[in-house]
Amino acid sequence: MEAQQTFSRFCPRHPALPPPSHKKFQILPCVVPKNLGIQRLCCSYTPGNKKRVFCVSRTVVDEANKVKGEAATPVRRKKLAVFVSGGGSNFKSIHHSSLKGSLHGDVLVLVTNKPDCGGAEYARNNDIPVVVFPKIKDGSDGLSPTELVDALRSLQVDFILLAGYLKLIPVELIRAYENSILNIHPSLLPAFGGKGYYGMKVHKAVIASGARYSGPTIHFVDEHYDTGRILAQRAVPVLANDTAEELAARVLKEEHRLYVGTVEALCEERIVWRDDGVPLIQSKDNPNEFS
Ligand SMILES: Nc1nc2c(c(=O)[nH]1)N[C@@H](CN(C=O)c1ccc(C(=O)N[C@@H](CCC(=O)O)C(=O)O)cc1)CN2
Ligand SMILES: NCC(=O)N[C@@H]1O[C@H](COP(=O)([O-])[O-])[C@@H](O)[C@H]1O
Repeated sequence: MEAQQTFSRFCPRHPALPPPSHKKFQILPCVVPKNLGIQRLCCSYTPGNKKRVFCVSRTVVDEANKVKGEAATPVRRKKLAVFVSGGGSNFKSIHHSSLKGSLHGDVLVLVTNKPDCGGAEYARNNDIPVVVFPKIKDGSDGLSPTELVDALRSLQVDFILLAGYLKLIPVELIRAYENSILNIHPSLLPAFGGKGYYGMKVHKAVIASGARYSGPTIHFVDEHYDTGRILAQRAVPVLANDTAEELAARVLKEEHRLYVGTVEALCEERIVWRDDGVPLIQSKDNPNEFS
């Protein structure tokens, strides 16, 4: 009902949306999804293919408010948890963007299975609390899955970002943070993903396969390794004489750009879900453009 009321208030006469007579799109009310942190207020579909429903997010509502002379709805700053197992260069890129102000979120906690890794050291040097997960064998250190969920909830973490984390995220965390956990993988999934595909193993496999392109994939996390919904990818050339290290460096540079841009969209609530379950990123500059 709420979606209908909201929808009827904004969409049919909203100037930023294709006019109802627009041949390509017709405006349809859509159900506002639960707890995705995204307001979906207006949807449109290509006639004859009802499956492809595109929804626009609160940006359209803000435009509507502007037209009516009302202030835009301020987007709440998001609370982030980052999970690492190694050097943490993606974590550092995200943290730098948060400090710079381009990323509308704060890293509240660093979670790692390797408390001595470079990412954990950077966190301690920047006053970011470090939590060990999973428990270290025979050690007192570390949380159980339930303890980790409780800790993240008590910090009111909105999103979890995996960045070179090499352990399987348990189903307790997946259920507690549905559609709110992202991972970055250093190949163009679904190729070269799954158990055993991490770090240099991925780049060695790409080169051995003769693939001419590789690149980072950012996806939502489900119970299995690398099978969640793909949100963003960038293609990177594989050169004939590339070593795995050279390819890794080229892909990593693109990872930093892609992860920061994707998390910026996440924090600004510019992620929308197509009716067939594919997540899209809404352009910051043009609310009618999605990628
Ligand atoms: N539930 C999920 N957990 C994790 C995912 C995911 O998609 N769903 N992504 C991984 C990250 N990852 C690829 O992006 C990945 C990491 C590790 C492995 C792997 O094979 N790990 C080895 C153990 C390695 C080690 O302990 O040094 C293994 O499980 O045998 C594959 C893919 C993070 N978690
Ligand atoms: N399958 C998971 C995986 O291989 N992740 C990869 O680990 C590296 C972590 O680098 P970082 O610690 O410098 O961010 C990154 O290349 C990331 O894509």
